Amino acid sequence: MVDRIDPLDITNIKALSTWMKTQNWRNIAKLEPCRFKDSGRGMRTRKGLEAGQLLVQIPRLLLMTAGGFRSSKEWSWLVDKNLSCHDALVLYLLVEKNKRDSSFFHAYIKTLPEEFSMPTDLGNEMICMLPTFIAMKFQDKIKSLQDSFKKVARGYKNICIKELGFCEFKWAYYVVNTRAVHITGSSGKFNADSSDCMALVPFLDLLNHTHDTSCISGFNPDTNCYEIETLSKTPKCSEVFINYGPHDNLSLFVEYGFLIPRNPNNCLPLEMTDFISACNEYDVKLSNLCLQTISLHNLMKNLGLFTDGPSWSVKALLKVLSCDWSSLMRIEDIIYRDFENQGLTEKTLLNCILDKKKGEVCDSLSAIAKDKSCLVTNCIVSFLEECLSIIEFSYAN
Ligand SMILES: C[S@@+](CC[C@H](N)C(=O)[O-])C[C@H]1O[C@@H](n2cnc3c(N)ncnc32)[C@H](O)[C@@H]1O
Repeated sequence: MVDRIDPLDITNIKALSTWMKTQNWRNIAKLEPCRFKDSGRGMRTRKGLEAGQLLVQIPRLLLMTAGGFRSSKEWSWLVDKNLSCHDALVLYLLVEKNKRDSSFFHAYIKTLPEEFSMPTDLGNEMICMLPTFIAMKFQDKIKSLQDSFKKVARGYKNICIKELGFCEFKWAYYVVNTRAVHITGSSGKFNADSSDCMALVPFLDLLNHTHDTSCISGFNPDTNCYEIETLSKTPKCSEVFINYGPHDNLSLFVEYGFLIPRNPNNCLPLEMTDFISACNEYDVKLSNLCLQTISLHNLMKNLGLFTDGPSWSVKALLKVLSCDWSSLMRIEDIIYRDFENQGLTEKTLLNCILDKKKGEVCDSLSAIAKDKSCLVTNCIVSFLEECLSIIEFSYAN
């Protein structure tokens, strides 16, 4: 379903394409921005696309990287400041935006969204209504946003000789977080060698995500361009998607501010503490041998409920927790025992964990349903409903 794109966007995107053409860019896959009912502003193709075809080929000169600071007098000061590549790019974007139409990237900056609806903007009152596994993820992201603000604001004051407002900062942070690509693998620290490792890529960043497609992307030194090749077919006049990675909905929501309905990568994470409290509740004794085995075999990792039921680690951990450690057994005999033939204890422990998670999610749903006032809370409600169906499925599987 396609909608007309607003006139201001059309003007800005025409100006973007004119500017990019001056740097030898060509729209090789005949992509055009459109507004779609489900995914918002994205790209459609005016011709059918085959697997193996290039979607975009963006010349190096058009890539915005913090390496752009290289010719400035602040360069040596910046490389000493122990910034991350992410924060350095946020700072670079703010400095370029501040230059208005004298920035080389002015036409690009005009095409960026003016506002973002992100879960990190939720107040504490709302976060307290959420189940712990969601609240913790939001709080971690809020903390990294605030840490980043302190560092970027220091750099901004030094370069632009004025204070940076938190809202202005958040805009740039969200632009980089939701749109930047990684060019080369690096430690993530900004220094003279890694300054070009993250980039904002004009035009390419108008492509939306779906888990249903695959593509290959990266900088091609032979063409000196950042390229994306699609590995899927797209019919003429349909939306062209790329794949941002195998993200579950909680990660998509926290990092990009959106959800994919019926996302097959969905997962409800579990913690070791969920298992310990279920054991305490049912008086299951945890011997030293049992705890050592869990640690030795890394069974506290990858604990989660997926769309096809509990993860392998959850099943293995339940078996180890509920086996009789007084009679000597080989760990392989315990872990690889068929989960379907589980004993009463495993089933009891799993149901206890699921009941608790279900209770947390249901309490949160009824508290939030009273305040379905904005896009973010609507997304949270959809996400919680998906969590409920994952939990229900796990009871049976
Ligand atoms: C790289 S940008 C893609 C273009 C963006 N939609 C725009 O208007 O500029 C990434 C952002 O697009 C949105 N997005 C991407 N894929 C989406 C999808 N399948 N459904 C809804 N929103 C999506 C999210 O807001 C995400 O943070």
